[in-house]
Amino acid sequence: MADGIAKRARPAWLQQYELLGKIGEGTYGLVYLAKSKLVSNRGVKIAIKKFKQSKEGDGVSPTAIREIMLLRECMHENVVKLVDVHINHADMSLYLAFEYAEHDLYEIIRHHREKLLFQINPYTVKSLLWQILNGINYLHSNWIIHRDLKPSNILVMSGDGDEQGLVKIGDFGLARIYQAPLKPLSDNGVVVTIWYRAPELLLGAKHYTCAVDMWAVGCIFAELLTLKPLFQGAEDKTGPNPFQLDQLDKIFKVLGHPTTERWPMLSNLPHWLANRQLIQSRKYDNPGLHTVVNLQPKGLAFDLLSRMLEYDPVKRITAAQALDHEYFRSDPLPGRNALVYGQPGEKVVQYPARPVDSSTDFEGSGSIQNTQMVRNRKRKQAFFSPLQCGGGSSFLMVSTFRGSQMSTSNSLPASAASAAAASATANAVRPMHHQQMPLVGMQRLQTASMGAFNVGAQPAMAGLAANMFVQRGQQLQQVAHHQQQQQQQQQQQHQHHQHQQHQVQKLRSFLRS
Ligand SMILES: Nc1ncnc2c1ncn2[C@@H]1O[C@H](COP(=O)(O)OP(=O)(O)OP(=O)(O)O)[C@@H](O)[C@H]1O
Repeated sequence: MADGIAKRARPAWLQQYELLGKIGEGTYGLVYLAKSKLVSNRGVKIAIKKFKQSKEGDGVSPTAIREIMLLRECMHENVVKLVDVHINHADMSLYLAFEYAEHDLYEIIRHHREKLLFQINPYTVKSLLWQILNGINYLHSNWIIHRDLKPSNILVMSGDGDEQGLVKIGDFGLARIYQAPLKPLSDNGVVVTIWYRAPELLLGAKHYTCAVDMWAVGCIFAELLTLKPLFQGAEDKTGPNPFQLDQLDKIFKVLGHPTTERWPMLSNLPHWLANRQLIQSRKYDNPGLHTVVNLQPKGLAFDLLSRMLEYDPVKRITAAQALDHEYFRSDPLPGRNALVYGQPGEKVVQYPARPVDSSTDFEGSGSIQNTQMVRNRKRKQAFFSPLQCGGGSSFLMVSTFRGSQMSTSNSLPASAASAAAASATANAVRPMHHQQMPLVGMQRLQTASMGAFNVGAQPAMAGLAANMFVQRGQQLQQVAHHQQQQQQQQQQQHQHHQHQQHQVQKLRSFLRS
């Protein structure tokens, strides 16, 4: 593999890494395993994600750059660290280097289901869940909705070191890098993971909220308990954004039909309105969630799970509330090493290392038919919207530029939106800070091992950012131009509004007189 890569024209920055092979393929591109050759980090493994060009072939948009700058600020022990970013100017392809995790929940669950043939022990389930929630709570507190939570995005560290058994949420925030904000689902015709998708989205809700992540966490929790996906609907792939009736059917079969008493906003959801009779005509022999997941209906685990799988997103438990749930205060207490309970005589499960395909070169040519490829069906999250997290409102920068189009979120006051759009660097748009999350029964981990990497990455990023903005200067000028036009339009609208108000006033005084 290394030789194969060396023969081809490799970007200069890649020289600092020894490429070991391809480890997977997702919607956005290929993932490679590499080792650092730098003296300071020699041998440290990283995962390099090479992003494909967007469909429009316009490479990396200013929005993507802004988003990446923001992701770079994310620092939390349960969120995978973005250690390096590179743009290949020749084709404007994007490379993101992340800390490497040997396992992910997809593989861990599969290993139990197909090889070990026994359940994941309750301590590990609880510790994994706690850490997932801890990472999600951090993201939500920083106005980031993951939107694509699924077992393959929940990474788990291996090794004998300090980070063994630690959960790292991967792929956060990436869903929107190559997506045009505010583009409705129906427009972009992408294939989306549906097994973990919240019912409000399946029923046509136009906005993502943090609650969609909590639904996905509930599905993952159930899968950790039973070793199989909870709601395994068959995806309808006909046309853009088809109504996923089978997925809903799988949910309703277990949880029963939703009602407007339990979920008042249900009657506003377009697919519910259009298909209510069809949906309600299906009668189920409702087994109840506890039967499906094999939990005591009065137990703490079941209580937490059912709160995550609450139909009404407004009532669904938040990450912060879930972390505070009694389940995490009961035995076995969750720990930072989710894989090793540390009880004397306890058998430690050895999970297999990630398969690495060394026959595929960095351009992705060559053939690979490993498990990763087979399982990585192309999936993509779709649109972008204002955020509402944990009961609080938010103000996320949501402007984008794609070709000659720029849209801004209507969740922002117009002035704030255009100001955000104008700022190409936009580093300070979202507050990004290392938040102290509630500690429930477990020790908080210090972000340690990637420290050296990060220090190295900072100047590189600064240089990169400067370079990228020069490269994309022309587009940014267009953004500014477009923004100016928008401001003019807003001004005109404002004047028109004032004029109308004036006319109304005049009419009122006329009527009074
Ligand atoms: N930092 C990482 N360390 C180790 N493996 C990783 C890392 N990031 C991603 N992977 C693995 O690479 C594979 C592809 O990941 P990727 O995120 O691109 O796709 P996906 O999540 O499976 O699908 P999609 O991107 O379509 O949602 C997955 O098996 C994932 O677990």
